[in-house]
Amino acid sequence: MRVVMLGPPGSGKSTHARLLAEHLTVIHLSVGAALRDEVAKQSPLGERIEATVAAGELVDTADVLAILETRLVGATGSGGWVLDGAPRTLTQAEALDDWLDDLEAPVECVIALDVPDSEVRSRLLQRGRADDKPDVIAHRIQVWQHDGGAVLTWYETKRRLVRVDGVGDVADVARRVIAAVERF
Ligand SMILES: Nc1ncnc2c1ncn2[C@@H]1O[C@H](COP(=O)(O)OP(=O)(O)O)[C@@H](O)[C@H]1O
Repeated sequence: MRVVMLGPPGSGKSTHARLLAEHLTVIHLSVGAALRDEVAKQSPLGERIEATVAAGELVDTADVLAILETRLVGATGSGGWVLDGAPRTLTQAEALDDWLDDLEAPVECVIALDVPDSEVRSRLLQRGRADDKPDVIAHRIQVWQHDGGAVLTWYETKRRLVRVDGVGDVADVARRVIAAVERF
């Protein structure tokens, strides 16, 4: 099974991608975590993207695809994946789909977690990651509002999108996500 988890920052994408991957016994791939690992390692890519990630700006699509390449190919060969953090723009969605079509491993299902802005803002402030500062949070939400809609429409048109209410206990939302994937 190959699933993409979408939603605004703070909607619980990584948490629910991890839980869904455990349920499906497939690999969880988090683009944000992979980018932060590169920054922590101070790799050439990490050094290049550090300021971008800290400011809540989008990293170049080429860098995102480069970071995903070996991971996605490996996970596809081992039975599937749940991906969170990408695609974030229509350009990324088109590039990712082209690339997965070449691997004959297209995205099968896309979960969009619906969480209102006021709720994601307060969750991120509580989480307190390095990029969870009020101005950076506001910017990340704006970036999602600007680019996220086109990604949702892209998958809606392809009839792969399922919307899930992301408000509530983690266990309740996880059950909704699993039910949505199983119904799909
Ligand atoms: N697909 C992507 N394209 C470009 N930049 C990305 C992508 N995924 C993550 N990033 C970078 O990593 C940061 C953190 O992403 P993530 O861990 O998914 O958290 P959140 O969804 O809360 O913003 C983003 O603000 C951005 O700088």
